[in-house]
Amino acid sequence: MGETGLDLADVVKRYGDTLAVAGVSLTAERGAVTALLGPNGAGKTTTLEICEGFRRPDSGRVRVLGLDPARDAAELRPRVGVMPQSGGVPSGARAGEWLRLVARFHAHPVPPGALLERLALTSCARTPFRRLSGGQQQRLSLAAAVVGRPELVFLDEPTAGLDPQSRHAAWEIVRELRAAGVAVVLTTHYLEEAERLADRVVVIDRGRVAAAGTPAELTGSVSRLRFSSRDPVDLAALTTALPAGFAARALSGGQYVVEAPGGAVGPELIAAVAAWCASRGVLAEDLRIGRRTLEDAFLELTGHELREP
Ligand SMILES: Nc1ncnc2c1ncn2[C@@H]1O[C@H](COP(=O)(O)OP(=O)(O)OP(=O)(O)O)[C@@H](O)[C@H]1O
Repeated sequence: MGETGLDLADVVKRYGDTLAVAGVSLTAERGAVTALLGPNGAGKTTTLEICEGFRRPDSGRVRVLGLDPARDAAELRPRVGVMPQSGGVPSGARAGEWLRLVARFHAHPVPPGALLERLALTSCARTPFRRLSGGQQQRLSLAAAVVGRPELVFLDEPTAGLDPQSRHAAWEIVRELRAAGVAVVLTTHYLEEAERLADRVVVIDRGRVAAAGTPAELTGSVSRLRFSSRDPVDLAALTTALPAGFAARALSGGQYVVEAPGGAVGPELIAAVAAWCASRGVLAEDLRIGRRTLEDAFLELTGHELREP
């Protein structure tokens, strides 16, 4: 029981000319939520599929609960829960029947009826998977991943497209899994979700680990001032009006940020920004001070531009 949930070293996977995973090393502990973040096409799903034993890496070492997912698939199957991005449920399977079927493969499953109830699926228990709404399909797929009381779960975008109530229900399940000592490995594009839910975050970009750490480690402790403006802001002019070391730069969507490497935001910075804005007739809206968010850190690591892989 003591071994690490997941341990990858130098994993590489190509699809023809596409280097989807370019030497990924990462670990995920038991009793912790590890979030894999990255732009579309970064290699997250491929990495998960290798861990799940659905794909073989070209090279590198993969250990899931101390075992090799390719060689020890039969031993791992009852111990690992998987929620694939595509749902993983046959289109004609009825929700309740499918969950009961999956439960039968496990020695001590969570009672399927209770799980259906919990995820608000009782009323559609007789509905075939393809007729469920997108959110219901997601919830059923999550239920199927956890019904067997796994030691490790892989959840590929478990909350994509869920309404706020369903998302909270999914978070609660993830937190309970963590409290029960399960290694939870998930992907998400909701960075606020990762910041709130994950103990550790691994940012994957172009098939490589761009950064890894706790959300607090990635966001850092240095505060910054931000504001938005409908009017254009002359960044060079603003920067000259700031206390030494501070600089202003633009984010997307008319947002601006003022910070100094290692410098703390103090009252004199706020006064300087406000005075400069007043002198230029710029109305600074949503002016606030705080640490950078995980989304800030993510965009700084992976770039602001939408791009081809
Ligand atoms: N079966 C496949 N055949 C060929 N190329 C593939 C295949 N699966 C994935 N790719 C390519 O590998 C790269 C990584 O894809 P992957 O699905 O792992 O990314 P991802 O990070 O999960 O993206 P998303 O956030 O969009 O789900 C992409 O360039 C993708 O086009």
